[in-house]
Amino acid sequence: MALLETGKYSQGSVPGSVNPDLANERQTASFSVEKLTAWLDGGAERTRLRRAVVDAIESDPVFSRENQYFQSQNERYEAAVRKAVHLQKKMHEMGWSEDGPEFKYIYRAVAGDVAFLLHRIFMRSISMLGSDEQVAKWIPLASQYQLIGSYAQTELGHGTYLQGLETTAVFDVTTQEFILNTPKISAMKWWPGDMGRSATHTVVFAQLYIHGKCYGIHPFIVQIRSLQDHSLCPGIIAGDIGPKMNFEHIDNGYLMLQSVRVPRENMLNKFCEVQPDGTYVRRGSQKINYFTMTSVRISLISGEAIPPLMKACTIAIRYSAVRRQSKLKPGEQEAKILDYQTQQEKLLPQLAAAYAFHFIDDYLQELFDRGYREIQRKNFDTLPELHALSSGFKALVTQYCTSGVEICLRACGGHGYSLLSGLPSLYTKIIASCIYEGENTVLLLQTARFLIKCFMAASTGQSVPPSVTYLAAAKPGKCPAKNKLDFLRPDIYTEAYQHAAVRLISSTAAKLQDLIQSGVKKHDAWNRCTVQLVQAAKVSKIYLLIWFFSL
Ligand SMILES: CCCCCCC/C=C/C(=O)SCCNC(=O)CCNC(=O)[C@H](O)C(C)(C)COP(=O)(O)OP(=O)(O)OC[C@H]1O[C@@H](n2cnc3c(N)ncnc32)[C@H](O)[C@@H]1OP(=O)(O)O
Ligand SMILES: Cc1cc2nc3c(=O)[nH]c(=O)nc-3n(C[C@H](O)[C@H](O)[C@H](O)COP(=O)(O)OP(=O)(O)OC[C@H]3O[C@@H](n4cnc5c(N)ncnc54)[C@H](O)[C@@H]3O)c2cc1C
Repeated sequence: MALLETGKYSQGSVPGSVNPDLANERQTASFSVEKLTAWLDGGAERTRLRRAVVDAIESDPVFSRENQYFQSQNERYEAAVRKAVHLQKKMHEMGWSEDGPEFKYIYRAVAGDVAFLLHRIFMRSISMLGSDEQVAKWIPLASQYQLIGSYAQTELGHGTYLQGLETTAVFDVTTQEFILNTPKISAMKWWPGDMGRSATHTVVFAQLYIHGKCYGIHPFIVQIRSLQDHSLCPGIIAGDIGPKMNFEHIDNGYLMLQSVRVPRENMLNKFCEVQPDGTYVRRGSQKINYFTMTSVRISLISGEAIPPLMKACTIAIRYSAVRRQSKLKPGEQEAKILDYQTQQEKLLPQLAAAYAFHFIDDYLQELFDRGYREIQRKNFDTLPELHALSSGFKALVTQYCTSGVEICLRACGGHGYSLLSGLPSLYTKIIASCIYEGENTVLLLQTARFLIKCFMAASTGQSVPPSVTYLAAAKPGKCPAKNKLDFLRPDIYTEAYQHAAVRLISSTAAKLQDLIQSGVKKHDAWNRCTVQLVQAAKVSKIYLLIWFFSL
């Protein structure tokens, strides 16, 4: 299969020769491949940069993936550590930067192979939730890999319901410290990446207690391993959670804390602070401590969801151009499976989706950056909309891309099921993105919660955030299409999807109201509408996707 990907093999020919079927498909393209490539990259210069980065990485023997499918979990992890260390050296040699345009290409080229993925989220938590002093202290150490970070939020007993997290952090006013504890087995941190063997520090999310009063979930920097000999610090129990469906190269781990003391300065305090006398001060939204998740939900769309769909489409469509099977026309040679209508119906919608997601990604990142700048100015007005958009699109894109990779795998028959096709590992990796950083159903319900609120506001003439103004403008009336060909017109199909979104949201809001007015308790009414709410959230994001793509 790997040979097939390069187009150097066709059935019946000698492996390594140029594949005539693939060459033929390429020659008959109705558009300029170079022009489309430059357009997708954002210009010819970006194409040149991307190709230079990918060539530099793929020609480097340290990043070779040749034996990866024959390695044990331990060998995968150790190889990933070597690659992560080598990448730092290479970035320095090549003058590459994590803030430069090249990093997106570096990340996509190595993300599936290098260790310390969560180290970046550890740094992001500090950059977003830490004070200037905390950023000045911790970020240089982390940037130089003088410490390895992790992000410890999920517990054995709670992943979704953050208010239910049980790890505690009690402020000791006499020693100016927080005492962190894992009060019971269900409070054990479970899943954090890089925790099993690598991390020396972690951001622990714990319930803050001051003078016996609980102030909710807050982030604390905790050292868990020695910087001298990497042994576990006193009061720390940590290890690897064992085999998983993928991510063998990442040491997802567990963590228990037994009366671990950290200085008062270790609570990330850009927006929330405990003063020396125990006074609690909050500057901004109660949910700002969830902001790292909002940020990661946006970035994982382009880093973890879209690239696997792009790769799966490339493998499956190339394979379909060279795989001949069965006779389409009696008396002729076996047909390319790409010529079967059913094969096109499977693969071409996935390719179209990859294009659509590629373009919405920049829009989402721009929205996030704009909202983050406002939050840095202590204006939290955009936070609810950012949460709803990041939740909805993370769920929609990861869910669709996961389904799309699975369709591409199945479209390649038995060879698609071989690890050596590259498709199974794309699938087993991307499916995790439907779970981590917020399981998709839960996130879609968060989006739905925002949509219902905005719909009710719009219905009473109140202003609504920019991404939902269509709720105030459109009235669910007659669909604009006169015949099925109309649906090929961007203005018509965009209006049709807006129509669908408004109808679903308004009918769900009406069902909710009817249930409550009939005497059903609010939480029961909500639960009895959640299937419809999830649908409404999905369609609202599909509408925005189509609206943006048709611009
Ligand atoms: C670069 C990628 C590399 C890939 C590696 C993958 C690494 C993976 C890491 C992880 O998985 S880290 C752990 C991720 N965990 C989660 O995402 C947890 C999911 N759960 C939640 O986010 C929340 O618990 C919830 C589901 C949103 C529910 O919140 P809660 O239990 O507090 O109840 P609600 O009443 O629903 O919400 C209250 C209120 O708060 C608002 N809100 C919730 N989350 C946010 C947020 N992130 N930002 C802003 N606001 C938020 C919510 O809208 C409600 O507001 P109101 O409607 O009451 O105004
Ligand atoms: C590969 C991978 C890497 C991860 N890395 C990290 C990490 O680095 N750090 C970290 O802290 N965590 C990490 N996680 C944990 C991840 O964030 C959690 O698994 C996720 O938040 C889901 O929580 P849970 O597993 O407890 O599932 P639960 O919350 O128990 O959910 C199970 C099911 O119940 C449903 N459900 C739950 N609540 C509701 C509700 N209110 N309404 C409707 N349905 C509901 C969900 O939809 C889901 O189908 C990782 C997970 C994976 C798979």
